[in-house]
Amino acid sequence: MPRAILCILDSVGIGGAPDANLYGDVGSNTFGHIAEWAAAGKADRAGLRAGPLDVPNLDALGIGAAIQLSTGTLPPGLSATAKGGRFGVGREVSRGKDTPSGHWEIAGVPVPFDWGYFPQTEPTFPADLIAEFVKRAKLPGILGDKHASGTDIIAALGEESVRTGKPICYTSIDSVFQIAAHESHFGLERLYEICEIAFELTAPRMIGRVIARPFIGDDATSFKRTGNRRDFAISPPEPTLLDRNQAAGNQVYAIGKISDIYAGHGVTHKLKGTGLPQLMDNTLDAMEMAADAAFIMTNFVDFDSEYGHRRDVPGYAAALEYFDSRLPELISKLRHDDLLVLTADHGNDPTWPGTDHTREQVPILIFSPSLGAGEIGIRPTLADIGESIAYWLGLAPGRHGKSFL
Ligand SMILES: O=P(O)(O)O[C@H]1O[C@H](CO)[C@@H](O)[C@H]1O
Ligand SMILES: [Mn+2]
Ligand SMILES: [Mn+2]
Repeated sequence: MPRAILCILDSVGIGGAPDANLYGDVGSNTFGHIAEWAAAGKADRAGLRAGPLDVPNLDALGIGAAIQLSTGTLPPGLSATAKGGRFGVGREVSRGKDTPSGHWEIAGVPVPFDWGYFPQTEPTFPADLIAEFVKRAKLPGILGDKHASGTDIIAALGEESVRTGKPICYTSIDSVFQIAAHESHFGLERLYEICEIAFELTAPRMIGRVIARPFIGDDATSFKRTGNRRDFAISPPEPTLLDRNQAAGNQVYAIGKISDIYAGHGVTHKLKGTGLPQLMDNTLDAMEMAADAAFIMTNFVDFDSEYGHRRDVPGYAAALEYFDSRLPELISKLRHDDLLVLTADHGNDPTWPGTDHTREQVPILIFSPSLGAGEIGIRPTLADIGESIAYWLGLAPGRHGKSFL
């Protein structure tokens, strides 16, 4: 009986979205630009990495071919053909270039509505929302109240937050309300508690997520975010592939942020995990445990949170190389009729201005010991990924997308 393993390389876009002009992202290309910068010696960092991007396993699965299909240009050092698997390009129809939009669409449910966003003003949050939040959460007030990068704002306001007991609330161009507070001074459970309250207040405004951003450290120079981030997300508007596989009586393993992104719906087994090594280890463990017809889905968040938003090209390159180095283990664990799919939820080009996501197409790399090589073209919706996995697992077709298998 077949199983399916879906790895979301969070933010690993490959350029070429036809609607990128609506987002100011024409020409962005996360993977392609990292490969270009690395080939030009601009992604070197002492003690971390140097030289051209070294990703032979992703290359064999067709990452170069997918980028060429997406943008018309083959980045330096990559191959124009896939050696092992099927490759293609995914184009998002949902209008948000955020994590839930990408993930829900990948799991067969494009987002039919517009998310709520906070304006690029200071303060950014409506006064009535903050007044209600402060009252219900019994807070002395809040800090921040603007668009910001999460690491910068902790450095700027973390000490004041510790001193006053006021959490740092901020947002980005995504539909998010983020709350940073010190894990021991403010307290982790207390942070989760106020996030629940914030979620109740922001969900009716169609804000996709409230995110708890706990940090530790003694002062501005040493503050560091921890792995205890938690996302409180709106539920998908229809049953996703996760729900459909669960309803068929099959296992659904959610690894990393996956359970949070689907608000826990359709998950039978949850494995958290911090950092690429642990997320990969948990994926391999799930493959050991998973029964026939299981669906295993992992979100590799670090590409996005540690390197994309931080505009850290060497860091992003090293992370891709690390992921690539673990791919042979993943592939060697595949049973004859297991399906492996690698894709992404949006872009986050570390060479691009700003610190936000970029509107890009995403790679679709497919491998199974029982499938030959080939091309699946440019798919008009990411829902084709979910429909293909549904087909592979023997589920009835869903309402969106078409299987490429
Ligand atoms: O700068 P940090 O806190 O990492 O925030 C980033 O993380 C959020 C969720 O992915 C995005 O909306 C982006 O703003
Ligand atoms: Mn994402
Ligand atoms: Mn992000």
